[in-house]
Amino acid sequence: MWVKALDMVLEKMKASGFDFSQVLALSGAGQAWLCLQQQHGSVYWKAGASLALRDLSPDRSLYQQLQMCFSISDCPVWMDSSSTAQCHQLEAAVGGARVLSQLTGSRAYERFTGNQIAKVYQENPEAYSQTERISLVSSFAASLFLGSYSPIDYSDGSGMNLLQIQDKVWSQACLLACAPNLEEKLGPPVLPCSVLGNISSYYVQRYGFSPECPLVTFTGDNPASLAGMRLDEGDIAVSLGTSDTLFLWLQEPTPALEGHIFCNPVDPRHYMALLCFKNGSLMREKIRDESASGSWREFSKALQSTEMGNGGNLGFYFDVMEITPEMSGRHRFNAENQEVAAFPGDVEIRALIEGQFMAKRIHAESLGYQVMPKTKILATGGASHNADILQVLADVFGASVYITDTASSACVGSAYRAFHGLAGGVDMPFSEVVKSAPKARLAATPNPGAAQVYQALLPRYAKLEQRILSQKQSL
Ligand SMILES: Nc1ncnc2c1ncn2[C@@H]1O[C@H](COP(=O)(O)OP(=O)(O)O)[C@@H](O)[C@H]1O
Ligand SMILES: O=C(CO)[C@@H](O)[C@H](O)COP(=O)(O)O
Repeated sequence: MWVKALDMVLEKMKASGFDFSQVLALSGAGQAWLCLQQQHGSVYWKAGASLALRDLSPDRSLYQQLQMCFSISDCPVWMDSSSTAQCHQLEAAVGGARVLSQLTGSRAYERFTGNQIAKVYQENPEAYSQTERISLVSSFAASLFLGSYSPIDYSDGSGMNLLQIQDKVWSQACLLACAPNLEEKLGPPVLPCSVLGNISSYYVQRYGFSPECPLVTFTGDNPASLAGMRLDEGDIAVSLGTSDTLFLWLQEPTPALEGHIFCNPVDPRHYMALLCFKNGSLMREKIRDESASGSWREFSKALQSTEMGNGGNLGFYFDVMEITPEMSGRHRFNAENQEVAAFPGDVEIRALIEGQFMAKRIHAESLGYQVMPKTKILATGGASHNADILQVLADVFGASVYITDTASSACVGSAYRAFHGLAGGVDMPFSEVVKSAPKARLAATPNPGAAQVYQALLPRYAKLEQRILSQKQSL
């Protein structure tokens, strides 16, 4: 599906008259042609696939030539949470969750690729042994353009529970705990702004790319978004896509039992922190369909017609098992902290959006993050088109929200990273590369009185979250 989608996008661009010879350099974010921007997903290349990649004939589509090249046809993606047993095994093998987090930046998470690979190996050892190379979605996409296997970059590689984030090498203990001969199937990891080589002659002959067009390492959607949003210290980026993610630029790694530390995608000396909330846009869409007749306009009207603080009503909406924190189901509480079965439609909508943003603030603060007077929130992703959602974000955080002209920060970040690679990579500071890029635009400022309302609500939300979690544990 992914290979065919790339064929389709390139064919459409060609049909529209796009001049491929003008492309100076190419990078990407495990994404682009399918709205499939993600981290953690893995692709399994069958023995012999490297030859098919190398010898692509420009007369035929990629799909025609590559469809037999994979040992696993349904690739695990980030939404998979079925590898709990492998997570326990990995933590036990390295000496516990805290040790794993110190080493790789995260305790074991089901979607992290090492645990997914371990599951593939345990459940389908034959397919695993037929695999000559395992790519992340990002390095897979780069491989298609390169005509040979692309290495995994440090930043996307940090989402695997396999990379030692300080030393930037695969952890032998983690590799061993996941599957045999894994190091040779992954290849050595590389700097995020490395030039991998020039584009494969397939694209030169079939689409008219320049034979000198270099490929700069692809990375995950969140690292690419960090590049696209050009964060300053103290700023926080909130991506409101399929998942909601929150990320910060860090000078020093501070791994904990919640959240993730990744190698920074544009500065090899630094890091980024990331929190991922699985119940993002899909949950908002469900509540929109149930309580706002499927219309974002009606959804916005409900936010406009309800007060900040929602009359004390609070809600937790996790139709799929949440990642931060591990919790599922819908839980609604009235102003007296009594659990109730339902809310009127407009109260439901505000409870969802306030709850989602309170969770983000509480979990970011538990990682040591503090809202400061100069804090900017940079919003991106599909829901950042919605001004009323951004207003609630500004109110809950007590900080101004900014957006860039495009909500597709992962795509823009990939273009900046391509330019960074072209301009010399680590020898040139990333801030130089983006210095003439357009500034972010102010989209929402906190309403008067917001700070008092949410100072009271945030501790209530945190206590109710704890209550639900302890009820779950006692079951
Ligand atoms: N006006 C809107 N209000 C709220 N959400 C929106 C609006 N427009 C689009 N979205 C949401 O944006 C989501 C897609 O976000 P996007 O960042 O493109 O996804 P991904 O994270 O998969 O790349 C859709 O699922 C949709 O629910
Ligand atoms: O798992 C994570 C981050 O750790 C997700 O953020 C994925 O990277 C995909 O996100 P969407 O772009 O589909 O929301």
